[in-house]
Amino acid sequence: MASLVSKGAADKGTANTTGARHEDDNKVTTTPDKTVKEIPGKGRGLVARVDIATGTRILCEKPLLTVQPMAPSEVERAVAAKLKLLPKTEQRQFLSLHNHYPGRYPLSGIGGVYATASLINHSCVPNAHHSWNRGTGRETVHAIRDISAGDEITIAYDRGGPLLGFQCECAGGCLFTSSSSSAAAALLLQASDSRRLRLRRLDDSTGDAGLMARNPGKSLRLCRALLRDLADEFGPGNALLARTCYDAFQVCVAHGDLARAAVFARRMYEARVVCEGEDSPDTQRAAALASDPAGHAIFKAFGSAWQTPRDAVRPPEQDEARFNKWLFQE
Ligand SMILES: C[S@@+](CC[C@H](N)C(=O)[O-])C[C@H]1O[C@@H](n2cnc3c(N)ncnc32)[C@H](O)[C@@H]1O
Repeated sequence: MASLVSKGAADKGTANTTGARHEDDNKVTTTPDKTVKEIPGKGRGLVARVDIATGTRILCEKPLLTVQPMAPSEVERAVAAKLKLLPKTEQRQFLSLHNHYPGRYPLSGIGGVYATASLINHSCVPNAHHSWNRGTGRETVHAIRDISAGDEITIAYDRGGPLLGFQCECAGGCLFTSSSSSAAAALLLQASDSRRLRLRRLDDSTGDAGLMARNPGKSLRLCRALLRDLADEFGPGNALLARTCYDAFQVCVAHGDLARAAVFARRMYEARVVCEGEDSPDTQRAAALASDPAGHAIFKAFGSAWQTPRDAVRPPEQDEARFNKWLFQE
C-alpha cells in the first residue's frame, strides 16, 4: 500500500536473508547471517553472525512435515508415517530437534518441526518474533529489536511463567529474578515486573466488547495505557502492540470515528510489518483497514456518537503530546 510508510523486511538490508530466499530451499542452519551454537543451560540455539536491524526477516521456513488435526493417540503414528517419506537428511534434522516428551511421544513430542526455527530458544525479552504465514504456508522469524553480531536470536514461546515447561535461563526478566544482586538490576526488575503484571491485567480488559459499547472512552484509555507499557517493555514491533492497536481501532470504528480508526489501523500495520513482514495476511488486512476503515464489519455497530470522516483535520503527528491527546480523546 503506497501511502503507508514501510519499516519492514523489504526495506531493511543489514542482514542478507530477506523474504526473497526461502530457508528451506537449502536446508542449512548456518548461513552468512546466523549459525547454530551451544548456549549454556539451553542446548543449541541460533546466533547472529552479522548485525540484524529491527524488521529484518531472519527466517522463512516450510515445516519439515505437517499432519492434519487428529486425536493425540493417532498423531504419533501419522508423524512416523510421514517421517519415513522424508529424505534421510531431513529425517535426521527432525530427530535432532528437541523433544518435550521423550518417553511418551518419541516423535510427536517434537513440537514445531522446522529445521532452523525449531532451534530458536525462548526469552522473556525476545529480540525476534515468530509467526505462521498462512498465505505462504511458512513460518517466519523477524527481528523486533536491533540484534548485534554474536547475540543469540530469541523468541517468546508464550507469555512466560510456569507454562514453559522448563527452567528458563534467558537473560531477560527471569534471570534478574534468579541471580542478579545489583541494586540497579533489582530496580529494573521491579519496574519491569510491575509493568508486566499491569500488562496482563490491561490485556485481559482491552478486548472487552461490552466495555467498548458502554464506555468507549474508558476502553480507549485502557488501550493507551497498554500501548505505552508494551512499547516500554518490548519495543516498537511486537504482535501484542498490533493487537492492542486493533482493539483501539475497533472502539473507534464501532462508534463511527473513522479518523482515529485509520490511525490505529496504520499503527497496527506498522507493528505487523516489523514482526511479520509485508506478505503476512494480517499485515495486508491492517493496510486495507487503514485505507478503508469503514469497510470493517463493526462500523457504527455501537452508534455514531463519535462520527468523524476518515480524513478529518488532526494535530500534526510530530507533535506527539498534542497528537496523542487528540488520538485518545484526552
Ligand atoms: C524448540 S527447542 C529449542 C532448541 C533446543 N535448545 C535444542 O537444543 O534443540 C526448546 C527447548 O530448548 C530449551 N530452551 C529454550 N529456551 C530456553 C531458555 N530460555 N532457558 C532454558 N532452556 C531453554 C528447553 O529445553 C526447551 O524445551
